[in-house]
Amino acid sequence: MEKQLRNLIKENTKNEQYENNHALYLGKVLGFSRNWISSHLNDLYNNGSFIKINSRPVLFLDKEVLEERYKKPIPKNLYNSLEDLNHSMKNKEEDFQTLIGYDGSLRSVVETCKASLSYPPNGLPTLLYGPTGTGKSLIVKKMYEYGIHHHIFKSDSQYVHVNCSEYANNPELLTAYLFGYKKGAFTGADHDNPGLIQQANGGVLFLDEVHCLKPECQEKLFLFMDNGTYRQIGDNEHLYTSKVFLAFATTENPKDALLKTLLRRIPIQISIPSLEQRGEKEKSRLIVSLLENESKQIHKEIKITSSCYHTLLNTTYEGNVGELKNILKQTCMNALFSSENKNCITINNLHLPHSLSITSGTIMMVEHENFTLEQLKQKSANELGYNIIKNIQKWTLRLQNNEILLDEYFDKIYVLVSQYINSILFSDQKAMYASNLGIVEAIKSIIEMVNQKYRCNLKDKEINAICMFYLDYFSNRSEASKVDIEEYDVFISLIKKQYVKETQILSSINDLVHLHLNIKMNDFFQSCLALYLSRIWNEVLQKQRIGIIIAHGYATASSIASSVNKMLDTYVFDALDMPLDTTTDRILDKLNAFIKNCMNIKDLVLLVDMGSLEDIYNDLKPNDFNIAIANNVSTKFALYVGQGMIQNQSLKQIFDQSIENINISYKIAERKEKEKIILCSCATGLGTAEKLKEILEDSLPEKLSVKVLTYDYSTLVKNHLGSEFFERYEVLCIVGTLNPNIPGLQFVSIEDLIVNESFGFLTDYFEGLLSKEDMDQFQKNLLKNFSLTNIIMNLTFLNPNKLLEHVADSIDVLQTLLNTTFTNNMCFGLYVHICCLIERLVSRDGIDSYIKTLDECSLEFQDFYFNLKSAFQKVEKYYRIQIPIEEVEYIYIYIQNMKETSKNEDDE
Ligand SMILES: Nc1ncnc2c1ncn2[C@@H]1O[C@H](COP(=O)(O)OP(=O)(O)OP(=O)(O)O)[C@@H](O)[C@H]1O
Repeated sequence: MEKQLRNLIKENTKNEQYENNHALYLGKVLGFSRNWISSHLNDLYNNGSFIKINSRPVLFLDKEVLEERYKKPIPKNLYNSLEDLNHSMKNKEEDFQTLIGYDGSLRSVVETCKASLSYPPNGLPTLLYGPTGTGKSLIVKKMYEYGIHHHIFKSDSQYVHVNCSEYANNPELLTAYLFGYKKGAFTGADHDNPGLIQQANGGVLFLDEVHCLKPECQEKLFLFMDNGTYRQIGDNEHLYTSKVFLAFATTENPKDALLKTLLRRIPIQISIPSLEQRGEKEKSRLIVSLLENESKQIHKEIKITSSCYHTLLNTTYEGNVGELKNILKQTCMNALFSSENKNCITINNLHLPHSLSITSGTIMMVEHENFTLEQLKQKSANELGYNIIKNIQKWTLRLQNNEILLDEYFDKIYVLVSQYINSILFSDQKAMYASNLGIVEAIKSIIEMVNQKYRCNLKDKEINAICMFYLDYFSNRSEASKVDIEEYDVFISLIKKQYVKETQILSSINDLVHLHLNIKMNDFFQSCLALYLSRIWNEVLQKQRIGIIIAHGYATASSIASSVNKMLDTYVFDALDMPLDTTTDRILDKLNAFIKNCMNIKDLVLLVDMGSLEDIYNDLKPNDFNIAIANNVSTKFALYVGQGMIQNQSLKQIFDQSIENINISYKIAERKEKEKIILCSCATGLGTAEKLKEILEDSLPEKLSVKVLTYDYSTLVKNHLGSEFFERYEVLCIVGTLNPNIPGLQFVSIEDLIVNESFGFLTDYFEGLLSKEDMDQFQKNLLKNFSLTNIIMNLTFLNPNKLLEHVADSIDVLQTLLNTTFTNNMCFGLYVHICCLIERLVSRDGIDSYIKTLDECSLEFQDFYFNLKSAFQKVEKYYRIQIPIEEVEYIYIYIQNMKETSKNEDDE
């Protein structure tokens, strides 16, 4: 019962039989009780489905139907009368609707104007710029009317239009008129004048030709724009306030014509397109609409010859709409003057002003015909769109009567649709694009996205077509956008059945466009477009080959696919990743869903990694295409397959070649053990190092596979281990006379070996490798070979006994001077070190960069230095050497360290 009630209300609302929608009548028609009807009507009103008109009797209207009719939401659910509803819906609508192009090239202009007006608290200052006669003043007037109807301005507020060019020679006067003045403020000011800014309080102040406003006046104006206050001329005491919506217009480029400071304060700057930029359709609509106005003025019907119409259409009007309007007025006047018909005038080329040249094209090509304005309207509004609507109905009827076959039916409609699309593509695309750039970009990116997702291979032309289709639909210009869909349900369902993929893809585009731009194309439009695209796609998709990589792991398949696509610079493979916990059934579902979304598949190439996946193809749903499946996918294999796919090789060829190319080879690179060595490197030169090497070799047990090698000390200091030599060996430690300080490498000084008999770490190292006997023998060898005299004898070329005697004496003196006693260990260490040092200095080998001065050193060290120098006076003299500061410092630090160590040992 409720459904019947709803349907009846809907039907009556559609047919504008509002007066039937009251409880008594509805009850009678449906045979239900009036009370039941009343209560249900009120329920449906309360839940927002119906609009209630509180007239007598109370009426109920279907909200959805009304919104469809007015093409906008109905703001309230309750109205006092039908007039009230009509008034509230119409007035607001009509403000801008009288602007020709309000739903086309001026659409975004109108939207911006509305938004700028509504911006709280007083709207935003708005500048319109564009060539003369493009309708700037008209638009501002419409803004004011819109403001009144939408209660942005009070109903008694004023629209004040000031043409600044009229005051170009008297800027002071304009300033005075704008801001007002006091009596006597200047010659001629014989009364107080509140000024135009005050007059426009609560309404609109429109400064036309604002580029004629002198800079002083612009400055005064922006002070008012900043604070809302100003002073009248001749009154420095009071500050006046006024709340006005400021509109500006100029034919100049605003950047050149206005002060930057003023321009900065006008946030909304709107460019108004010239008549030529608006395209032919809009020009034609303007001609018709302006002629309609003339017809009302002269109270006569107006007809126009086809040739005259085409001349008007093909003329370029420098003065834009304004000029066209004047020309039409003049033409009508001429026709009226020469017409004898009481009720109708027919305008022809002879009535045109002389300034208009009749183009040869219009004379030759167009058949002579008189159009009524109504005919012209249909012609200009959307000739082809109109054709589609009429013809689809005609062809559908013929199809239903079996007069034509389905293929023929689609062919016929395709021709109409493609003509229509070509007309929108090639006619006024520029103007439509220019004024709807944001929407165009958004629609394009949505199409691109869907294009990629479904691999439709849409080319620019197709993308443009869809885009323009939307714009045409969205701008409401097309007759096709106004059709009653239900009348076309046969056509729509036939297309849906025949062109499943196209409809599906267009639905995806439609959903996204609706989501992001709130434009929803109706099913009729979508079906026309689906038919159009089906023909183009057939060409593009003839050889569609789909490659899919399926592999276990979270991103294995995707990463192979993306590497291969990148390498081939073409989108060849899609990927289905299969986390380890995914079942084969799940993957199969995914694969089937994917395939369903692809169009016109010829070959499906599946590369899988292993196992049960290989059998997948048995369960693939649509099997009207070839399937090739290969296992053990790898990047290299996928690359070969992808290459073959691009080169359009046959499936067999692709796989034969890829398998041949993929032949697996292997190589085992075994890890090489580095040979272990002990490195001898002496600051005293390679000779010393060689001697040291011999002593060490003599000490090491034969069984051990540790080599002793020598290395140049200065190279070691300079390059550390950075040479090929060290790539071959693992250095266990460096043994020498002076620490080369190689990070991470153990250094064992000779004195350490003698004094501490410290081959500790070496013996530790060899522990597991040697038997106990061998180990004992090794220790003994060390003791024997690393005795002081043996070492000194082996290390220096100087007479060891003499050298030792000299050094021992000097160290004794040093102890006395320092008033201290060195332990035996310290003494041995010093003997070895200083003997080697002396040899180094004598042979001028080793460290050669002595640069320190004594002033840089601590007083304590300076003290030590003098003591050491005095203790070694004899030695220096005997061997004719000078012990440099750095060497003294080394000895100093050595002694300090040794003292520290022995102190710690004592403490322990
Ligand atoms: N889109 C339009 N629809 C209907 N009439 C229009 C339209 N644009 C302009 N006109 C008409 O054209 C004439 C010129 O328009 P208008 O004076 O508003 O242009 P303008 O840009 O302000 O010119 P100017 O810069 O020379 O002042 C007016 O009579 C106006 O009604």
